[in-house]
Order: sequence, then C-alpha cells, then structure tokens
Amino acid sequence: MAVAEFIPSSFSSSSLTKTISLYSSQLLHVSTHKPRLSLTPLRRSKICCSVISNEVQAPVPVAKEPIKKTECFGVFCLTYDLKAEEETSSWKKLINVSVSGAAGMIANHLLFKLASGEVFGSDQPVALKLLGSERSIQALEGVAMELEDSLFPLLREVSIGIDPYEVFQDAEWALLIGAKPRGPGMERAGLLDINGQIFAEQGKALNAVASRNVKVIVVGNPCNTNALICLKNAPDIPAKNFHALTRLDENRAKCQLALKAGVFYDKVSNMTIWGNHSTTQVPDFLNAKINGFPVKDVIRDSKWLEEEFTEKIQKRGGVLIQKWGRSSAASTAVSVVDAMRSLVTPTPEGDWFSTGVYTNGNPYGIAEDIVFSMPCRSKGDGDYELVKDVLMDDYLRSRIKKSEDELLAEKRCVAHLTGEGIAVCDLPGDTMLPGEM
Ligand SMILES: NC(=O)C1=CN([C@@H]2O[C@H](COP(=O)(O)OP(=O)(O)OC[C@H]3O[C@@H](n4cnc5c(N)ncnc54)[C@H](OP(=O)(O)O)[C@@H]3O)[C@@H](O)[C@H]2O)C=CC1
Ligand SMILES: O=C([O-])CC(=O)C(=O)O
Repeated sequence: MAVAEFIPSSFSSSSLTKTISLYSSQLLHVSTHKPRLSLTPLRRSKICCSVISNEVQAPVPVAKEPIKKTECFGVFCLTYDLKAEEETSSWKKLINVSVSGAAGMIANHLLFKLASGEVFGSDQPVALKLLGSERSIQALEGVAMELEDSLFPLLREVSIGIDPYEVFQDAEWALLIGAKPRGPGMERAGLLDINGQIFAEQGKALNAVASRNVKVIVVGNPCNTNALICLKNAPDIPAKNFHALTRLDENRAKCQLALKAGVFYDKVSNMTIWGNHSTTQVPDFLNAKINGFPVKDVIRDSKWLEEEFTEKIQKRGGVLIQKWGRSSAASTAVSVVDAMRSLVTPTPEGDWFSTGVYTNGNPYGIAEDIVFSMPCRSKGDGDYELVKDVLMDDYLRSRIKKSEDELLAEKRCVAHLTGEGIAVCDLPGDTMLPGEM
C-alpha cells in the first residue's frame, strides 16, 4: 500500500480546481465538527495540491501511507443533523452495522440491501463500518465508492478499516462474513484452525469495543463452529446474541418443498433446519407445513422426503458451485437480510424461523455448549426464544444426533481457540460444508 498516487492526468485544471474547492470545504467542515476524522489517502493527495498552491500545477505525487486507522469515506465524512430537516426529523437514532469480508461477494450484495432500508426500515439511518485487510483494502475503497454513488438517503456513514478493534467500535450488529475458503488438499481440521483464529480474534475485538448487546451473525464457514469460537472469546457479550447463518438452508428447503407440492414458496411455513451448516444438516419435513397442513399430508412420498429432498438441501451449495463456479452470494445475502429481519420484526403467529444459536438449556435434548440450528421465534426486539412445541420421531432424532456428533467433534478440534485445552481432531470423514462435494 505504500505507493505514490497521482491525481489522474485526465483532470483539466478547472475540474481539478472544482475538486479541490469541494474537498477543501469538506476539510473545513469536518475538521470543525468531527475531530475523530482522518482522511483517505486519495483525499489527502487532492487536498495536498490545494494547500501547496492556489495555482494548479502538474499533479504532485503523494506517498500513500498504509491504512492503519478506520477511516470515514468520501461524502460520508460530512456530518448531518438528522433532526434539522423535516424529512428526517422522525428518523430513529443511527444504527451501527459492522461487516467483515466486506470486499467479498456476499457483502457486495448485502451492503446495498442494508443501505437501502430493506432490513431496518425506511426510518432507520445506517452507519456501515467495513472490515477488510491489507489484501482487500483497494477493493474495499471501490465498494465504498459504489455506496457513495448509490445516493442511499438512509446511509449516513461509511468507514473502512483493517483493524477489527476499530471497525467493531460500538457495533450494534456484526455481520462476520470474511473467511478463508477451503483450498485444494486442505484438511477440514486445517480450515477450522485457520478460520477459527480469525473468529477468535474478532470475538476478542467485539468483546472489547462493540455494544454490550451487539447481535452477531456468523456467515463465514464453518459458521457454527466459528460462531462458537467467537462467542467463547467474547465473554462479556451474551452468548445468546451469536448466530450462525442457516437461513439460506431454510430458504432452499422451502423452495424445494414448494416445487414438489406444486405451490408457490410463500405457502411453506414452520421450516426448521436442525444442526450444522454442513452436509449433516437436517431439513425438518416432520414439522414443516404447506398451506398450513403438515408436509407429510401434502407430499405423501416418504422416500423422497427422507432421501432426495434431504440430500438436495444438504448439497445444494455444492451443486450451485459446480454451476456457477463460485458459492452462493446473492441468495446468501438475501438470507442474511431474512435472518436479521426475523430478529427485528415479530414472527408471524404460529410460524418460526431457523438460526444457529448457542445451546444452553434447550428443550430438545441436544448437547449443550455448541452452536446448533433450531426453530426460533422473536418479538422483534432483536432477541429470540426457542420453539417448544415441535414433534420428534426416530428419523429426526437420529439425523439430529449425527449433526450433533459432528459439531461436538468440531468443538474438540478447536479447543485451543475456545479456552478449553488441547485440541483433538477426530472429525467424521463423511461430513462436509455444503459447498464441498
Ligand atoms: N453460512 C452460509 O449459509 C454461507 C456461508 N458462506 C461462506 O461465507 C464466506 C464468504 O463468502 P464470499 O463472500 O462468497 O467469499 P469471498 O471469497 O468473496 O471472500 C470474502 C472475504 O473473505 C476474506 N478472505 C479470503 N481469504 C482469506 C484468508 N485467507 N484469510 C482471511 N480472510 C480471507 C476476504 O476478505 P479480507 O481480505 O478483507 O479479509 C474476502 O473478501 C465463506 O466462508 C463461505 O464459505 C457462503 C455461502 C453460504
Ligand atoms: O460451502 C460454501 O462456501 C457455500 C455454502 O456454505 C453454501 O452454499 O451453503
């Protein structure tokens, strides 16, 4: 990152002057109102020219400093008084959303949904704090530029940085997407260790600087165990606030049931995904409903439900990778929005949603102290409760047990990252991430 940057040679002196005066006035404005401000390197180079001389000469190269601090970006460095204008005076207090892996594919869809008001509503201004790395910081600037150019009325702050202790400052939501993908020849245990270290570090950072009631959604795989590592490293934040994303699996299951039953997918409800976001996950057709009727009364093909349907959901991610050449990004972003909305809006009467949460006194007999996907309801206050009145049969119980065994094995494998001693890796060989085939 320590490279010289030039104002583009295509700039005419008049356009450059315009740029300079715009940026100079911003500098004046922000420097009086926002003492915490620091400027992006690109911006520094422009301001540098205006300070040096009123007459614009040839572009002056300015050494770019490595980004160390989280920085507000471009137009988002301006300050706003939301109570001053009639249009915005009824808006809620700004909400801070931190996103890791923000230069990645999922974030490229998700950030624009968050900024548009799709998650929190049309009266909720949003601050986006984007976490990248040395390797992704240029791309992250590109993302921030696209956010600027989208003119979202609700998007009031965007900052970018590479230090989780800065990017997670005061976070009320932390969407943890960034993770190393499993490469050829890499053992699953190796992936658990590498990503586990990322999530241990981010858990510590959340514990140190985030809101005490931050809601954390872990997307980066293996997301259940990453979420467990993260919450274990954040002892001052309620373990209940951590989620592993299994909403994409729920959405996939609803779609396939609807297809089989010949109905539109909005007719499928009460869809639980039990367990790990892996090929041991259990899409629950015993409790799910179609048009309010038990699935088994509508689809009278047990063999299809137990074998074809179940496997299709477990392996959907991998099939998609084969088609697309990369993993689900747009539908994952949609499912993150769904997962967040399910926590900030009351769950419709009689229905529920799936999310991977910490097992601590669950009514289903699932092992405690892991992150397991289960059926939940919310009053819309960001919190949730487990659904108690679900049916269990031998098929469901045995499938749930397999996913539980896998998660317990993953937990033993990351004991060094959860503060529980020496890691012992005895992972079942036949289980994989949805994207692995
Ligand atoms: N739970 C679910 O339902 C789903 C989960 N996923 C998972 O989400 C995650 C992100 O997916 P997607 O956005 O498509 O991925 P991308 O490949 O686009 O990467 C996302 C970010 O991960 C970070 N990253 C990449 N390599 C490394 C590394 N070696 N070490 C640390 N961080 C790295 C990078 O951010 P930076 O350099 O800024 O750190 C990158 O921008 C993956 O783990 C994927 O498996 C995907 C689909 C569904
Ligand atoms: O394995 C992956 O990266 C993709 C994934 O989780 C999914 O599509 O469900």
